[in-house]
Amino acid sequence: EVFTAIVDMEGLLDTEAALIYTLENYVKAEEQKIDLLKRYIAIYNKQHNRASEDPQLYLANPINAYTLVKRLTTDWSHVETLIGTNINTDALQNISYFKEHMKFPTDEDLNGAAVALTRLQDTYHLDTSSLARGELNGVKYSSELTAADCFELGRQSYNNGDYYHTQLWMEEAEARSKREINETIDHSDILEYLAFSTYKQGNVALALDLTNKLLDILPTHQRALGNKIYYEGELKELEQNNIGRKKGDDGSEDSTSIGSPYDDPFSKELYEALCRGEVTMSLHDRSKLKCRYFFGNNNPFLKIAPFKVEEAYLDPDLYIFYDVMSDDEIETVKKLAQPRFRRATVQNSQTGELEVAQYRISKSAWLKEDEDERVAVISQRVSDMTGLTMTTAEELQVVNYGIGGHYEPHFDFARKEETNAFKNLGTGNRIATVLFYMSDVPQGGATVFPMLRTSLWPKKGTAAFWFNLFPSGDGDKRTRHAACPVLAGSKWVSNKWIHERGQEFLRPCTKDPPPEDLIA
Ligand SMILES: O=C(O)CCC(=O)C(=O)O
Ligand SMILES: [Fe+2]
Repeated sequence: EVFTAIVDMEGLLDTEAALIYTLENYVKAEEQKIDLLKRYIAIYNKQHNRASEDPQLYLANPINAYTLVKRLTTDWSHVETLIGTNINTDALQNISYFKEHMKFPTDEDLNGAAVALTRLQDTYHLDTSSLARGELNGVKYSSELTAADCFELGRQSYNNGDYYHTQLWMEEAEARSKREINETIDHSDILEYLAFSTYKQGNVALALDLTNKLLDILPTHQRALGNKIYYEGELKELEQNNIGRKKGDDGSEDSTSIGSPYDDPFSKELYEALCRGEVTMSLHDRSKLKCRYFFGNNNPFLKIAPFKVEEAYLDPDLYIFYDVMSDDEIETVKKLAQPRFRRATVQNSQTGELEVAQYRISKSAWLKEDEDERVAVISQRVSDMTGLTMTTAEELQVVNYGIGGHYEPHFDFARKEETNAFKNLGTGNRIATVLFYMSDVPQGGATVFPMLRTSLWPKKGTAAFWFNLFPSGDGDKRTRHAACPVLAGSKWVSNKWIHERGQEFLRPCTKDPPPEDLIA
C-alpha cells in the first residue's frame, strides 16, 4: 500500500502523468475519427439533397446511379469500419501496461486515506465544510472537494460501519450537490445513504423524512419503499413506549459528577487535546525548566562543541537536543531508507508476533552503521548525548508517516507481561529512546506524553531523549507517548533505541524500587 508513507505517494504522480498522456492521445484519435465521419456525413448530405430535388432526373444520369450504389456499398462499408475501429484498444493496452508496471493505489489505499481524513477531522476538531473547501484549521491547502468526492468519503465510512462520518459526509455531499451546476453525483444516491446512516444513529424520524424525499424523486425505488414501511413501524413503536413512561423514568438523570476526561491520563480526550496543543503543563512546573549547554563528562569533543539542551520535563527527565542532525545527514538517511520502506508493524502483546495495525500508520526501515559513515556518526553522537554505549543499541529506525499518519499512545519498552519482546536480542529492555526529528511539520504530528501533559513539536534537526526504565530496570509508566496524526506536511523521524546491557557502569542500577504506581 502507499497511503502509509507520504514519500511513497510521490510515484503516484508519474502514474497520473502517464495516464493523462494516454488519455490525451486517445481523445485526439477519437476526434480525428469523428472528424472523418463528419466529412462523410457532409458528402452524403450534399449528394442526397441534390438527388432529392428531382430523383428521376438524378437517376437518369448513369453516373449518379452508379455513385448512389457506390455510396451505399463500398463507401458505407468504409463508414461502418470506421465506426467499428477500436482506437480504444491501443489506449486500453497502454493502460493495462501501466497498471502492471507503475505504482497504483488500491482500494485499501482509498479506504486508508478516507479513514485518515475522518481521524484528522476528529482529532483536530475540523468541521466538514471547511475540510471540503480544502482548508485545515483556516489555512487553505488544496482545491475543493466535489459533491462526488464527499459522497465517496461517506461511502467509505459506510463500508467501515462508521455511520457517524457517513452522515457528516453525505450531508456535505448534499449541500454541495445543490450548488453544483454540473452535478457530480445523483441526489437520490446521497439521500439513500443519508437516510440509512441517520437511522443507524437513532434518528428514525429524520430517516423517514429523508426516505420520503428520496421517494419524491424516485417513487418506485424498491429499497426506499421497504425502508419507509419499516421506519414508520419503528416510529409507531417508539411513540407507544413513550406514552407509557413517566418523566424522569429513563434513568438518564445522573447526578454523580464524573471528573473531566482531561484528568484521566489514559483518555482519548486528553491525548487529542495534547495533539491540538490545547493542554500544557502548569506554569509552575514550566517555570522550573531550563536551557543549557551540555559539555559532557570529560568528552574533549563536547568541550569544544557542547550540545544545546532544553529541558522539556523534569522527573521523568525529558530533553530536547538542538542541531544534532545536519541537513546533509538527514538527506542521506532518507535516501538510504526509502527503497527499503515497509509498513511499520507492532508487536502483538499476546503472541509476540509483528503485525500491521490501524493505530500505527507509517513506513519504516532500519539502517546499519556500516552502510554510510554518516549513520555511524549519528550513532556516536547519540552516545555523546546520552553518555550511554551503543554496542547493544538497535539500528537506526527511519520513519515517514502517511496521510493522517500516527502512532497511538504506547511504551517503547517491553512491559513485564511482554516476556517475548527483545528476548532473542539478549540485550535486555529498551533503557532509553532518542527520537530525531528529520522534518518540520506545518500542522499536527506532535509527540505527546499524556501523563506529563507535554507535547513536543517536531523541529528539523532536533532530538528528544528520555529514559524508559527506572534505574531499577522497571518500566516507567510516565513515558507513555504517542505520535499525533500528521495534519499537513510529511513527517520524518528516526529512532535510536538504546538497550540495558553494557550500561551497567554508565547508568548504575539502584536497589531502591521506584513507587509501585509508576511502574508499567
Ligand atoms: O514520531 C513520533 O513523534 C514518535 C514515534 C514513536 O513514538 C515511535 O516510533 O516509537
Ligand atoms: Fe515510541
